Amino acid sequence: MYMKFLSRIFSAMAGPRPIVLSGPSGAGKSTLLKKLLKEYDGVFGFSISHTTRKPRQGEEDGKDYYYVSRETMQAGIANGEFIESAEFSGNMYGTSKAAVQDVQAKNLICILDIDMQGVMNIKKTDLKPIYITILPPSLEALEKRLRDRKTESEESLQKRLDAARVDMELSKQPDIFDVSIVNDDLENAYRQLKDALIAEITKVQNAKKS
Ligand SMILES: Nc1ncnc2c1ncn2[C@@H]1O[C@H](COP(=O)(O)OP(=O)(O)OP(=O)(O)O)[C@@H](O)[C@H]1O
Ligand SMILES: Nc1nc2c(ncn2[C@@H]2O[C@H](COP(=O)(O)O)[C@@H](O)[C@H]2O)c(=O)[nH]1
Repeated sequence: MYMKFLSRIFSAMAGPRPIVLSGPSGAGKSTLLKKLLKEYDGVFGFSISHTTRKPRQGEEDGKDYYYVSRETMQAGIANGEFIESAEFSGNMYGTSKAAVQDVQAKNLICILDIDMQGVMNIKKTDLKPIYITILPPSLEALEKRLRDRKTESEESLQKRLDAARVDMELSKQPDIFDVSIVNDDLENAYRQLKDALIAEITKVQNAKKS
């Protein structure tokens, strides 16, 4: 009883658990994330990654990503500034220690939107997040979403689809993700995402009240 009480106190002091959101490019991670950040203002904080890819129309430096050169990114990695990094579809991506600390310092739930290589690398750290994968209903639906998004060259699109095939196979392993959500109907997928996060959301909301 007393131990249970102590463990509750320690887990509250440790702050909310971070969330890793992964899944094939085009599955709908950003779409779901935007809904979550909008509905739960002041509860979640997005871990802003670094990337060497060029900004898409409407994306902002310091909001969607920190857009950097390959040289800057490599120097940062060599300097130990990143908790994980990966090469994806011809570009580098990485989560800096500062990106996660910025969110955690505000006692918010830190959300990392990262690829499968990132997931495997985060598993070697002491971050201990909840791992969630967002999957498309099929590869065909994924390809249509990526084509309709009109953000990728044919080369980048094919690389993303190749990575998606591997990710979708790996995601079937029972020990990688805590929660697996098929984003077919958006509202249904969003409901499942909220259900998976409700314990952490409540923790932050209660901490704000006290
Ligand atoms: N349930 C859905 N049904 C139909 N289209 C969807 C659904 N969810 C998202 N989309 C659309 O699919 C496209 C890809 O979604 P989104 O950009 O959120 O994917 P992502 O997983 O974040 O991709 P990336 O990893 O490349 O950033 C977008 O144009 C989005 O509007
Ligand atoms: N390992 C990491 N993967 C990341 C990071 N930031 C984003 N990503 C993943 O890259 C792909 C492509 O993203 P896009 O914005 O170019 O479409 C996607 O799967 C993201 O989840 C990161 O810091 N580390």
